Amino acid sequence: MATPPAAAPHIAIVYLQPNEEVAGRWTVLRKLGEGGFGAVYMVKDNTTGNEYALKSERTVEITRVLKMEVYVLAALKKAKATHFCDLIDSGHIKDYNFMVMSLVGSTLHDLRKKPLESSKQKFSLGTALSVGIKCVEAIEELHNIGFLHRDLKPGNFATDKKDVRKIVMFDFGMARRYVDSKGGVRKPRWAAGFRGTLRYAPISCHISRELCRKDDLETWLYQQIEITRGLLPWRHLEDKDEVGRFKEKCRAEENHKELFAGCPREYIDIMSYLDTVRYYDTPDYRRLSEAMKQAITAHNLQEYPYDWEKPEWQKLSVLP
Ligand SMILES: Nc1ncnc2c1ncn2[C@@H]1O[C@H](COP(=O)(O)OP(=O)(O)OP(=O)(O)O)[C@@H](O)[C@H]1O
Repeated sequence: MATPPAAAPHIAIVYLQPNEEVAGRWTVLRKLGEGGFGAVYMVKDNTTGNEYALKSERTVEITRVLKMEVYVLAALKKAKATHFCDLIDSGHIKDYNFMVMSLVGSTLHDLRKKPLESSKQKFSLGTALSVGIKCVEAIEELHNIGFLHRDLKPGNFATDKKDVRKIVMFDFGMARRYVDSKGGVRKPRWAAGFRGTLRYAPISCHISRELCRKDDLETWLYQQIEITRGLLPWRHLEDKDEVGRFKEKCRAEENHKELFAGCPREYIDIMSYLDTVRYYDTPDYRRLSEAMKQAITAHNLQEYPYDWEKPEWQKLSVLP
């Protein structure tokens, strides 16, 4: 399901076979997925029998995405962040680098495809709002360790394998440090290439502007609208400029309906607020969560159980 990021270079995937042993500790069980930057396998710890995910990348790749991912996950672990995979091991073997992390369950992308109302591809409002709050918490935790994600999308958030109410952010292949060694915000570059996924990219990305913390939140809002109403109005467009213009157009009050139909009015407030946040500003994450909680109360909604915990939904779905 992984959508290759728009700017992904061609990568030679590391192919590992079932039963192959890695670093004397891990046995490959099966491939879990393949993305723009490498392959991910389910592996077993030879000593404990516990299962994990192993991500691999050839050492010849000039992009060296895995090193960044290991760094980010290690920093998150040190900060005791709660919405991420646990980094278990990392290393280098033969001609590839690898890292081992805890397993995630289904992604929001996959879960959205299996709703109760199967033609609508959306979550119930209570689930959508509650999940949205957890995604904001994850974004804040990542920003707190000095990194932007820059490729948030429903395919990069998942439930925890063991706790279906826990939301985990993963895939830091596009992450970028936005703070300097003294803890200040780095100066923006004059121009930055397109990063991320067209559908969810913030407007700054369309105009080659350096991304900042607010941009991860703008992306989150597009994702939030999609899981709430089942679609984004520019979903069929493929031209970068056309999608950028569409996103701009939806800022005007007379076009709000096109983007926000079926969403709580708090989403419009959130967009208006985010549009005021500048490059160096620390966004008010709490304001977003409070607005979402306000929507839960105003609509008299229950957060739990999540849609995927409901018996009717489980009958429909094939969870991994
Ligand atoms: N911790 C994990 N547990 C289970 N599956 C995982 C885990 N990490 C990644 N995967 C699977 O591997 C796929 C690719 O992983 P990931 O998105 O991290 O790689 P990528 O090469 O950066 O992909 P993309 O091109 O989507 O950015 C995911 O879509 C998911 O199916």
